[in-house]
Amino acid sequence: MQEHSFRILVINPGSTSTKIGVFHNERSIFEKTIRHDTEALRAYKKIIDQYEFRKQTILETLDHEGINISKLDAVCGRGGLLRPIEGGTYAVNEVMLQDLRRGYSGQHASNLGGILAHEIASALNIPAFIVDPVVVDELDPIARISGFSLIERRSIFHALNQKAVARRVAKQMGKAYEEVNFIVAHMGGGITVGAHKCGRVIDVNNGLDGEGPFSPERAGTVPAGDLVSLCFSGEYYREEVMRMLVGGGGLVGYLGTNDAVKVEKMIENGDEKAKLVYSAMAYQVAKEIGAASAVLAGKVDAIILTGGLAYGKQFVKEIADRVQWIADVIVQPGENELQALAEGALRVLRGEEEAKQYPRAVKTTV
Ligand SMILES: Nc1ncnc2c1ncn2[C@@H]1O[C@H](COP(=O)(O)OP(=O)(O)OP(=O)(O)O)[C@@H](O)[C@H]1O
Ligand SMILES: CCCC(=O)O
Repeated sequence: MQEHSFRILVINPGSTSTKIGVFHNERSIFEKTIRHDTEALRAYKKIIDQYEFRKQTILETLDHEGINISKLDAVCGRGGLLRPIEGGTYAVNEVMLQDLRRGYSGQHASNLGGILAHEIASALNIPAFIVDPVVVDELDPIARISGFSLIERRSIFHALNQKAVARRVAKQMGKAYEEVNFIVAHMGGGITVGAHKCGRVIDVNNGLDGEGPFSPERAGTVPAGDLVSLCFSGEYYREEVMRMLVGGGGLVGYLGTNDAVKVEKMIENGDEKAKLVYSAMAYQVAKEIGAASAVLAGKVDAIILTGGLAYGKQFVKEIADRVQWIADVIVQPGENELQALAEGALRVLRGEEEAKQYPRAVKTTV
């Protein structure tokens, strides 16, 4: 019997670009990164106000490429800063749209993903989904305790890529994602290290503005007392401190660039400070992986390194040298988020999974 085939439009909005793809089942038949002029985006006060502009740009691009959208079976967008939810594929519904519009857990370009998917899909009378948004929260209760009773640890991470890569590696090992324990380090503009236990990310650093290794542009964990003193020194506004931690932290703060390729060039040219800082970033990732191995009680089937920084051979070597005693290190550079969105939608269209209904919130209060 011939297998039913599905055509899916996937949308991944970033701060300065919108990545789109059209998939025929698992096969990508068209992918494009639409770059948005910073001036054009600046005209909108809030990220959410950009949705009509981005929608028109997507539709014009598809039209220009000769892609007939009436043949689509579903539209799937990257989900945003919603309420904390468990991983999976979610049908876009009214409550989700409201939360995305008001930015329930903050403003992030991915908030546009579900809205754009809904806008395009509803005009075609087909379903709209989001998959594994950054707020996927499967933390064990013990991982929520920060040590300061007024602040709870939160799960904000590269859930889409981490889970997709973990599923892929599990498959290569002949196992289901739900049968293995992995440590996945996504190393991009932000860095998140997740402890994946039998299909659930039971501990992970909040890589957006919380904690963990420093990254190309984020500070990660900083000494708490010194940070409090700096905040109350009278020298900085709140926004300035936030900008120094997120966007202006990490490599940007020390070396003035978020581009690891440039940093590697600086090191090649004998820059000792660049060498120390770049090695420190690898050191902090390795330390976080070590912590995740303790979370998994040493039962680790593999350590997976992914994201743009995983292309850096020396960087990867420095991490691997410190952690390969724990488990095999598997390097999967870059990210495959469009493919992951398509696969998430396919699992539902094929009836392998049921679309989850939002909010299926997790209990977070201690
Ligand atoms: N060949 C390479 N060697 C070393 N570093 C690289 C290479 N290619 C890209 N990078 C670095 O990877 C980082 C960006 O990674 P990536 O593209 O995954 O981030 P992003 O998508 O912008 O952010 P995020 O992954 O946090 O969502 C940059 O510092 C970039 O310089
Ligand atoms: C950590 C959440 C994803 C991002 O880097 O924006």
